[in-house]
Amino acid sequence: MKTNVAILGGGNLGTALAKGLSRTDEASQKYDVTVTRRNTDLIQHLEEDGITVSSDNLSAVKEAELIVISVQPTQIEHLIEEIKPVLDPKQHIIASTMAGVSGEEIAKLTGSGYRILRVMPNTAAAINQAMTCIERTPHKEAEEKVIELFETLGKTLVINSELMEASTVLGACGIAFFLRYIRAASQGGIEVGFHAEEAQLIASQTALGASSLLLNSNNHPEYEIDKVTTPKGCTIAGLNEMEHNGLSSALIKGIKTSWEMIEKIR
Ligand SMILES: NC(=O)C1=CN([C@@H]2O[C@H](COP(=O)(O)OP(=O)(O)OC[C@H]3O[C@@H](n4cnc5c(N)ncnc54)[C@H](OP(=O)(O)O)[C@@H]3O)[C@@H](O)[C@H]2O)C=CC1
Ligand SMILES: O=C(O)[C@@H]1CCC=N1
Repeated sequence: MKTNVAILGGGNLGTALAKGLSRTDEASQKYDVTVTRRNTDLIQHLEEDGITVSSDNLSAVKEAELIVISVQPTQIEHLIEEIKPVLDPKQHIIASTMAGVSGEEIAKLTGSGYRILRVMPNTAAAINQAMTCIERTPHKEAEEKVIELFETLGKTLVINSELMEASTVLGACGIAFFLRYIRAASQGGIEVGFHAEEAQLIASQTALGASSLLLNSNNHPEYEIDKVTTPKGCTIAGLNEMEHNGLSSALIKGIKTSWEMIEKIR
């Protein structure tokens, strides 16, 4: 029998999760997915992929075992107030994607006794290449079910609660950070002779190659960098120029600033 999943908040992330859940046989054989938002016109296209689209949170929740909350942090109070009459601690496992909102804060709104887990996926869920960090909880059976769901969308890692903000920055915001690198690399590529689409293809495939080298070997990045930097060659010249201009420092500072911002989100 399939597990009913309700994704409440079909915005950028909610849509990415739904798309990923409809893309593979593994996921679509395991899960029946409903996505809700108030303005359903914008996500009606998901119905073509076998996803149920609705503005009716109450019905979606009544049918579901797994509830994935994907509204903005400022929208949670209103949402919980609406679904509270049909929330049932025995039936529901709640997985929240909200940045900077703790399980305790959600429990204050739902009332006690619920199995609430924070999860931090990213938009690569749309193509089943997400990195999802999942909060370690005492609710082991619920944790297993949430891991199983997000494993169909990419890789998962169970982490302690206090690292959820760090995972938000590194994994979820990280998609935007790496994309900005690819855009900048493409712009550099155009300066040295490529058309924009050629430059983007080369930069994107090279980024995929670089990360795959690490994922396939567990090698340190610097070990793989050393294989590229021919003595007196052009790689080390370019790399050192980037560092003179603060590449690593800019990335580290950006990640720290993003992390410091999380507590101010609500
Ligand atoms: N974007 C990302 O890459 C990531 C986001 N997150 C977290 O996920 C959450 C969503 O982010 P994101 O997708 O970017 O934000 P969006 O604003 O794109 O999505 C939020 C969605 O929630 C819907 N919504 C608001 N209120 C309700 C309601 N009462 N019932 C049903 N739907 C509702 C809105 O649609 P409508 O107005 O039509 O109802 C909107 O589409 C945030 O908490 C964020 O911190 C986490 C990891 C990555
Ligand atoms: O920018 C944000 O606040 C959300 C959380 C992680 C990605 N997007």
